[in-house]
Amino acid sequence: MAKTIRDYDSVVVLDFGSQYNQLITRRIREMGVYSELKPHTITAAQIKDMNPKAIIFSGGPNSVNGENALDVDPEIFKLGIPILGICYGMQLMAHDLPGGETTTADNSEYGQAKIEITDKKSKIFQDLKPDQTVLMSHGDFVTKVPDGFEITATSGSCPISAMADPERGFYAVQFHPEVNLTDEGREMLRHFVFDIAGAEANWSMEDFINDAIETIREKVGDKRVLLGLSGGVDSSVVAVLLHRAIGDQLVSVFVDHGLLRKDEAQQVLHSLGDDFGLNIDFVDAGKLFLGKLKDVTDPEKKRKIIGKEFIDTFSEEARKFDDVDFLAQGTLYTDVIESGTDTAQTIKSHHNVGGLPDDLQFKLIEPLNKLFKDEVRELGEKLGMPKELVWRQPFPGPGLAIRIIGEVTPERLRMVRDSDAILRDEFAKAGLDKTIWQYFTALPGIRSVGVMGDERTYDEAITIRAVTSVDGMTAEYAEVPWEVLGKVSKRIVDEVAGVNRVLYDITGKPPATIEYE
Ligand SMILES: Nc1ncnc2c1ncn2[C@@H]1O[C@H](COP(=O)(O)OP(=O)(O)OP(=O)(O)O)[C@@H](O)[C@H]1O
Ligand SMILES: O=c1[nH]c(=O)c2[nH+]cn([C@@H]3O[C@H](COP(=O)(O)O)[C@@H](O)[C@H]3O)c2[nH]1
Ligand SMILES: NC(=O)CC[C@H](N)C(=O)O
Ligand SMILES: [Mg+2]
Repeated sequence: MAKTIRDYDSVVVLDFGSQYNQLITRRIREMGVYSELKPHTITAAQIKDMNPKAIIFSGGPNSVNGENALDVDPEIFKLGIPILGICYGMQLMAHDLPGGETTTADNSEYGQAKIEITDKKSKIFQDLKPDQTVLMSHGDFVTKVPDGFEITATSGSCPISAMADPERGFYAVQFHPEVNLTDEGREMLRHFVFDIAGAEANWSMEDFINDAIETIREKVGDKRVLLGLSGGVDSSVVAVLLHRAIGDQLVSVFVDHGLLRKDEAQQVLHSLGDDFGLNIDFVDAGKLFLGKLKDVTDPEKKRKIIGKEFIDTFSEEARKFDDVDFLAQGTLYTDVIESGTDTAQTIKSHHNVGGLPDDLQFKLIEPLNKLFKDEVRELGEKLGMPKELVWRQPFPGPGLAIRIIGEVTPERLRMVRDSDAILRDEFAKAGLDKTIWQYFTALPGIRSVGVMGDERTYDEAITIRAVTSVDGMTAEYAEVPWEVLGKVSKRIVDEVAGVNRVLYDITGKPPATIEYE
């Protein structure tokens, strides 16, 4: 039997819709303590049944005083289990517990801020610096602590920056300890999990592998599983997991949708097929996808069309067998949260999540859908996969289509594809492929005037995008030496017909996203 949350010391995180909520669970898993995200509608009885050591309330976009406030079962406060409220979670504690109050202030506070720890003996802050730099991101404030609570940290703009009632094991912080922008946030979470909740670190990535394999076996039985295999990190890791779990019942399908990078199809078939020994079913569907994308310019429409075409292609392949009940994908948590959930807004519909048709014929197997990219890489290494594969830069399922603003035409595809090949070549020569997380070119759809060989041109621009990141949730633009950028720019204009200008994109995520659509 696959193990469950009950078999480990665990922390249950309740989801109030923050983009960072799963980041809280992974910070805790990093400490060797199992953690899962659960809907805020979970009942106290259900939580009791999971027997967690602690509960965390996440942040969220709503106001506890607003019409769309998200609530919790009040019985949760009576379980005798320590609770940490973060941002919305703290405001909710003040709102729900007697004596407390949360108010909407005149000014919101977004960004890093300095706070002062006023209760240095508070277990959550023990041994930490008295002045902390933290990430604040809120419009509501706790204005009265509930009965039994003390203020434990303060700042000019947020007098109740943290509060605690150690007797009941209730702790709350207005800032976000889970993000890297809070200097000693990890330490605070460690104190909560180990010193306050008394958890033991008895979970590891090996447990994840064993549990995933067991779960897959139990779910699949003797049926076949069709895996969408792209040659990327995520689906390759899923391929190895599935192969370990069900051997030959795995059917791997690689779709060339005509939106791949230069030479990508051959490289994938070679590295995963010939070198890695996977049996790959190759489908050349370029004409079909490009036909459906004709005249389409809206980013979300493009994504939905591509998502549906992928599924249609998989269904067609499944017909070659009579017992394919399952579709496996390398979906990560990032894909899930950005596609929107009951509580989180849709930023973009990832083809493999928000792009799926409503009447999907397959049951899904997505063993990585709670993990972040860097965790998947760790998993790939634990599974003994080659470093070149595990550390490949991500490439989105909708491919070059979401790097072309406006219509996808063969001509415009050629421009992004050829310029991207030049960029990759020059970055590799300069050794930047080892340090930059993801880089590519895009066609922003701007035409501008140029002069080439004394002739006026009115051609397309290409932008270069290069970012550093850990998990794709946030990113910073990479500082690429001018010399390399200059070389790339010159080669693109010289070698890619129809392009007369090259731009370098210097925005982070947020406020931009990594891809263009
Ligand atoms: N060309 C393709 N053929 C078949 N399946 C695909 C293809 N592109 C994407 N998929 C499916 O969609 C999933 C999500 O794509 P995504 O790009 O996020 O993951 P990946 O390609 O496996 O890894 P990476 O993020 O490293 O590119 C993949 O894991 C895979 O299951
Ligand atoms: O499989 C995918 N299907 C998609 O629809 C998709 N959109 C973005 N990405 C990749 O996800 C990471 C975050 O991208 P964004 O900052 O653009 O949202 C980046 O690494 C992107 O390349 C996708 N991957
Ligand atoms: N990040 C948060 O959890 C914000 C909570 C609440 N929506 C506020 O603005 O104060
Ligand atoms: Mg990919």
